[in-house]
Amino acid sequence: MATSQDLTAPSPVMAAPKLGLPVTIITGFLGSGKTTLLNHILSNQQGLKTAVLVNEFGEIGIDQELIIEVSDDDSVIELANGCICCNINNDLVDAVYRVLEREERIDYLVVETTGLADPLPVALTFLGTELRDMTRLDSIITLVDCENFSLDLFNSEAAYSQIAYGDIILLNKTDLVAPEKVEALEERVREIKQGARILRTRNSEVPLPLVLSVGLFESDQYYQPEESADAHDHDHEQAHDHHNHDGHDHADEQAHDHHNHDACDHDHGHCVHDHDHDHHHHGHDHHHHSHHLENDGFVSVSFESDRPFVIRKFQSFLDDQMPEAVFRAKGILWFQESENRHIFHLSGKRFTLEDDLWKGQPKNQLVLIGQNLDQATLLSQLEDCLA
Ligand SMILES: Nc1nc2c(ncn2[C@@H]2O[C@H](COP(=O)(O)OP(=O)(O)OP(=O)(O)O)[C@@H](O)[C@H]2O)c(=O)[nH]1
Repeated sequence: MATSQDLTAPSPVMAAPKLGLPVTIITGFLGSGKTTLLNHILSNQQGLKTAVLVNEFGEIGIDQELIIEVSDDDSVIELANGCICCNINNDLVDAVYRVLEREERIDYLVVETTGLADPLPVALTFLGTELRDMTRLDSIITLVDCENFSLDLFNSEAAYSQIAYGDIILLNKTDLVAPEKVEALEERVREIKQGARILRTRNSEVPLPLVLSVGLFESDQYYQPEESADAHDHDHEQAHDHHNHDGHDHADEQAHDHHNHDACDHDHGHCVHDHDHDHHHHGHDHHHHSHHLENDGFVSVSFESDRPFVIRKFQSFLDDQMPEAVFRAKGILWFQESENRHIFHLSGKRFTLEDDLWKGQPKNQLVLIGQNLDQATLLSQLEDCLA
C-alpha cells in the first residue's frame, strides 16, 4: 500500500481510472453564487483535474458561457433544461459515466444544480445507483444570497431542502448587506440545519480546503444501512484520501481517509442492495419531488435573437415592464450601440451588466426565471426591444 509516492511516476489512477472519484454538489437558490463558486474552484485548484456537470433551468444554457475556460472545455458537461433532482436523473447518471469512462485523469467532480433543485435526490443518485462504488460523495455545499434570502424560503420546498441538506453553507454576498442581517440569517440557517459548517463569503471566495475533500457528507443520515457483517470492508478499497487537496492525492490510490468521513465510507457498501427498499421508506425519493417545480410555481422564459437590442428600449423594459415576479435573469446581450458582449445578471432587484468580448457572431440570449410568469407577454415585450 502506497503511503507516499514518486510524483514523477505515472499515477496509479491511470490504471484504475476514477475509482472513488470525490464528488461535491453545489446547490443554492437562484442567483446565490453557485457558478461564481464553481469558477473560484476551477481557477484556484492547483494541479487537480476537475470535471464539472452543470444543470440549468431554462432552454438556453447560459451557464456554459459563464463558466471560465479550463484547460479543455469538454470537462464541462451541461445537462440542459430540466432539473437533475427529478426528471433528468438518468441523464445525470449517464453524464457521470461519461466522466468516469474518459481516458484522461480526472481527480474531482463538481456538480452544480439549478437554483430550484432539491440536492438530496441528486446525492442519492450517487449513493443509490451503481455510481456509489465508483464515486465518493464528499459534501453538499449550499450558497445563500444574503441580500435576497427570504426567511420564508420563497415558499419553496427546494429552497428549504438546500439548507436542510447542506453540509457546508456559504452565506454569500456579505458585501451587499449589513453585518446584523448576516447575523440574523445565520441564526435562521442554524435553526433549519444544526451542525452545518457555516462560512461567510463575498463572491463565493472561500479557502478551498474548507470546502473540498472535507468528507462531511454523512450518507447514513439518509440511507438506512442493511445489516451485513462484512459491509464495512467493501469500502476500504475505494476510500481515497483527498483530504489535503494538495494535488498529490489522486496518485495515492490506496490511501484511506478515516479521519472524518467514516460514516460516509462505511455506508457505501450497504447501499448496494438497498435502493428499492429506500425508495419505499424515505420521503425523499425522486418521485416525491418530481413535481416541485410546478409546486413552487417557478417557470423560465427563454429569449434568443440574432438582432441587437436598443439600449433605451431594453432599459425601459427593465424599469417599467418586467414584473417583480422575475426573480432571476441571466443573459448574454447584444446592443446596437455597443461593440461589446454584455453579461447580464439579475438577482432579486439588482442587476449587473459586465462588458466582455464577442468570440463568435453576436446574438442575444436571455433567460428570465420567476413565479407565474406570462411567457407570451414577456417574449413580445422583449421582441419590441430589438432594433
Ligand atoms: N455583490 C456581489 N455579487 C455577487 C456575489 N457572488 C455572486 N455575485 C453575483 O451574483 C450574480 C449571480 O451569481 P451566479 O454565480 O451566477 O449565481 P448562481 O447561483 O449560479 O445562479 P443560477 O445558476 O442562475 O441560480 C452574478 O452577477 C455574480 O457576479 C457577491 O458575493 N457579491
